[in-house]
Parts: sequence; structure tokens; C-alpha cells
Amino acid sequence: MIGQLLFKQEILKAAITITGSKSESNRLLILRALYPNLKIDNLSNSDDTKVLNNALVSSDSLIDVHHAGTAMRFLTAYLAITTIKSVTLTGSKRMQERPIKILVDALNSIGASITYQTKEGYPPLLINPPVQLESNVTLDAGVSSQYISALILVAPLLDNGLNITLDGTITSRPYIEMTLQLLKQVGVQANFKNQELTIAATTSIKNHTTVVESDWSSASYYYSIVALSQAMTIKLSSYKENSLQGDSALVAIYSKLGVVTTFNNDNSVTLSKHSKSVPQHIELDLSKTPDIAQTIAVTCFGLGISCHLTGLHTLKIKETDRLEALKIELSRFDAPITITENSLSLAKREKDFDNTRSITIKTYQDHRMAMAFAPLAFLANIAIENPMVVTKSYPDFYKDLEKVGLFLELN
Ligand SMILES: O=C(O)C1=C[C@@H](OP(=O)(O)O)[C@@H](O)[C@H](O)C1
Ligand SMILES: C=C(OP(=O)(O)O)C(=O)O
Repeated sequence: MIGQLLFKQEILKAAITITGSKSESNRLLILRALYPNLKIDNLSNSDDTKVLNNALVSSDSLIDVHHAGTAMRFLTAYLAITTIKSVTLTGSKRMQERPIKILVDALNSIGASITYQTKEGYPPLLINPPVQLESNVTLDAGVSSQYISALILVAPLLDNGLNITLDGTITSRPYIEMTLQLLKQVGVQANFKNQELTIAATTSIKNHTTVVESDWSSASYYYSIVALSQAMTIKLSSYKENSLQGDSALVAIYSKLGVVTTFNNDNSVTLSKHSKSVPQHIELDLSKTPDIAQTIAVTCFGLGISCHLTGLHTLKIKETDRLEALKIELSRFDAPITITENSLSLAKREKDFDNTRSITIKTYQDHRMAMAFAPLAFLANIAIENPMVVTKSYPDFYKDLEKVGLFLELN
């Protein structure tokens, strides 16, 4: 299925309410499974959250999490510690290509019993009940922070809690900090110093309600829209200045790309254009914020400025190889792009967009490919292949885009 994005209406002001953070929601679902008196408000309506929610109440011996990375990693740890019968945990074809050995080795080293059903190091996994669980574990921190978050989330269930030693350079660090902060908010003692994490055993918590902040990664697409617009102002709800989400770094990053963020008293933010000129070149290390790399690359391309984005080694093992996908799709516009194993460089765009023909963007079953390219529709004639991939994190994306004047027409 292909959807043409049509710019139908010049809008100057819009207000959009974005669903709860998928990352916060999926952590809180695991914590609610541990502590049923935890209440969650503004839970994400993303597919990834629904899939985890369903899996946590399932009594089936086969659980399929489709494309949801956090569900796969968090459930591996949760089932490894709690299951009383054998369970097979699997996912989509792509999920079966996303590595999980570091987490499985860490869990087995403390007494879990996980084996591979098809290929060593990858789902599907056969998870058997654990024998006796120990309280010290060491793992490589450079491949995915989700392995570490998965261990942190189940740590309070262990008799003596868990000490986790992180080996090497820590990637996607704000996600680990988010996990720890959420544990602390519900009443679990946790500490993170240098490369060591300590989580205390905690059998119960006081009644507690957590309100999920809206998703900052989803907000990135509106930052891009404002940056590429002449004078649009967009109000987004519900956000706060002290976010647990690392992608709130958008505020600082997009101030360099022409967008000013104002935090309002009603838990909203207003994005507007500032009058300062935008630099002709930008360099960013995105190892703490991998999920906004595609948005930023497309914004820079649209603005016609050059960029050098680094810290992108994790992009190759996400919903698709995002570096390769960006290279192929930006090249459809003759973008001067080069990639390495961990970086992306765009030279200044020399040509104007040729809007006499429509260019179709492939999405590779990656929600962020569809959403990152959508803002380009303000400048170029584009269509999106399999546009509904967005439901992985942001099911209302196209409905919300209409509020800024962009309409998806399916054909
Ligand atoms: O813990 C999380 O909620 C996430 C961690 C990040 O993954 P990596 O740590 O694998 O980079 C991020 O890309 C993903 O979308 C969500
Ligand atoms: C990488 C992502 O998700 P996950 O790893 O949880 O599938 C994402 O949402 O961009």
C-alpha cells in the first residue's frame, strides 16, 4: 500500500496531544506486573505497548511480540525470573535478526534457563523456570541499553536484589537512567555510579500512580515540521521540562535548527521558529538519542544544510538497518550522503526539489522511516510505502498530521 502525502492547507497554528511515551509505558507495565498496586495514567496506545500488555496477561506457552524490541528484551528477563512453565518467546522476522545474546548470557549466568530455538544469539527463545538465582552480573553495555533496563526491571524480585557491572562504553544511557528513575519513583532503592548499578530487593510498594509523559521521540516529527516551515507554531501536550526521556534533547538540538521551545504552565510545549539564522553545518553525537537520528538527518536535508551525525552504531540493529535505509531513501532525491558503521554525513543540498513527479519512500517496516520523511512533504512531492508502519509507536500520526495541513491519501 502506498500513501501520497498531500499539503492541502496552509496552517499557522496547531495543537496536538501525543500519546504516552512507549519507553516509559513498557517499563511501567513490567513494574505493574511486579507490583499490582501500581497505577498508570496516559499509557501509550502504541502497538509495542499493546503487545507487551497482552503478553503479560497471557497464559500461552508461545508469546509473539512482533516488532517490539523493548517487549522482547523486557519479557526475556521477566519470564526468565518468574515463569513456572516453559515458554517460547518470539517475534517478527526482523526481531529474529536482532541480537539478544548479551542479555541471555547475563540471565543464564545468574541462574536463568534460556536456550535458542533456531539460531544461537537470536529469538525465538525457549525460557524454562529458573533454578537458583544469584545477585551479581556483568554485561557489555555498548550494544543495547535495553538489555540493561531488562535486568534492572526484574532485579527487585531477586532475594538479594542485583548488582550489575557494565562493561565498556555505555550506549543509549538516558534509557538506563529512565529505568532507574521509574524504579525509584515507585519506591525501589536503586543506585548508578560509574559502571555499577545496585538495585535492592523489594517485595511490595505503597499504592502509587505514575503519569506517563507524552512521547518525545514522536514530538521530533513536529520539530522537523516547524524547522522546515516558514512560520508555523505547534503546541504539543503533555510535556515537562524535567523529562525522564533522553529524546527531550530535541529542545537543544532543534534550537540550532531554527526552533524555539517554550514550556507552558499547562504541561504543554510550544514550538515556533526563531529569527536567528541557522548554521550551514551541524555536528552531533547521537549515541544518547538514537531514535531521533532519522528525523534530524531529514530535517538537515530539507533545510539544505550539511551535517555529520555520529554515535549511530546501534541504528544497524533496530527495526531495519536505519543507516542503510536513510542512504537509499535520501539518495532518491540525489542527496549527497555517505554512511559508515556508526555515522552519517550529508553534504549541502545543491538542487531544488523537482516536484513534477512524486517520490515514494520505502519504510522497511520501520515506523521512524515513515514519520521522519513525512515533514519533507512540505517541500517535496512524496508518497510513503506501507504508511501504517507508524502504529508501532504512534498510531494517530496521520490523524495528527492533518492538524498541520498534511493529508495521507491511500491508493
Ligand atoms: O529502552 C528503551 O525504551 C529504548 C532504548 C533504545 O534502544 P537501544 O538501547 O537498543 O539503543 C531506543 O532505541 C529504543 O527505541 C527504546
Ligand atoms: C528502536 C526502537 O524500538 P525497539 O528497539 O523497542 O523496537 C524505536 O522505537 O525506534
